[in-house]
Amino acid sequence: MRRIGLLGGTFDPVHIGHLLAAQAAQEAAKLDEVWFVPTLIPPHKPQPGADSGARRRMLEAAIAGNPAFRVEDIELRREGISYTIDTVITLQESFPEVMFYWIVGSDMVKDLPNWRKIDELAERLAFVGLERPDQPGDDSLLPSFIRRRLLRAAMPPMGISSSEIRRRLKEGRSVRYMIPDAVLEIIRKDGLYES
Ligand SMILES: Nc1ncnc2c1ncn2[C@@H]1O[C@H](COP(=O)(O)OP(=O)(O)OP(=O)(O)O)[C@@H](O)[C@H]1O
Ligand SMILES: O=C(O)c1ccc[n+]([C@@H]2O[C@H](COP(=O)([O-])O)[C@@H](O)[C@H]2O)c1
Repeated sequence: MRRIGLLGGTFDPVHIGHLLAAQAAQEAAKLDEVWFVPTLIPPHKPQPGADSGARRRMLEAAIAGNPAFRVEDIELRREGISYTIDTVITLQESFPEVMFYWIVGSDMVKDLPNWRKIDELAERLAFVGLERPDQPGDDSLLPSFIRRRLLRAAMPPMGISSSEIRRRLKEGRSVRYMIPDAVLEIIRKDGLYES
């Protein structure tokens, strides 16, 4: 069975923390591929600043050249709030021969119990939770039905986020080395995140 990791996010814009997270999860969970799944409307955070088309193009540019990475735009094509359970149900119908894993950032693992239909989601797939070696997550606080389905992947801490990048761009500061050059080119060309 093919093993595929799904990294969901707003990617507004994609940065090297996302790429390293995908790489770390791929290695730890022995994934054949990682699919990046941009949200249309994220369930638990404000609406993205850049439109769907721009976020998808930035993702495509960021992963170009890595045959194990691809963009899955299923949530951009679906109306309404991008709940993970709806995405997973549809993908499992379309790809019955695939074993899916949902990749979550270290800051997100503790929020899993609040996700929509988390019990059904945990029956359908396992999670790969990224973990900072200097701050191991306390999994004992998680309900056992999630703990049983949680694989951990070590990743060096990367103090970088899309909001920090948006802030820097607005202030006219450099984001060089925080995002791939090809992503910066799109941001400049489209005039994204300007003040
Ligand atoms: N620096 C990072 N290291 C590891 N994982 C990350 C990092 N930044 C984001 N992630 C994870 O990637 C996924 C998608 O993140 P998202 O697109 O929301 O980016 P973000 O940088 O957290 O955005 P924002 O700053 O706008 O909240 C989430 O699971 C998130 O936890
Ligand atoms: O389905 C949910 O209830 C749910 C709640 C919070 C987050 N998620 C998903 O987790 C991914 C990362 O979320 P975020 O808020 O860090 O962009 C993204 O794909 C979200 O749709 C999903």
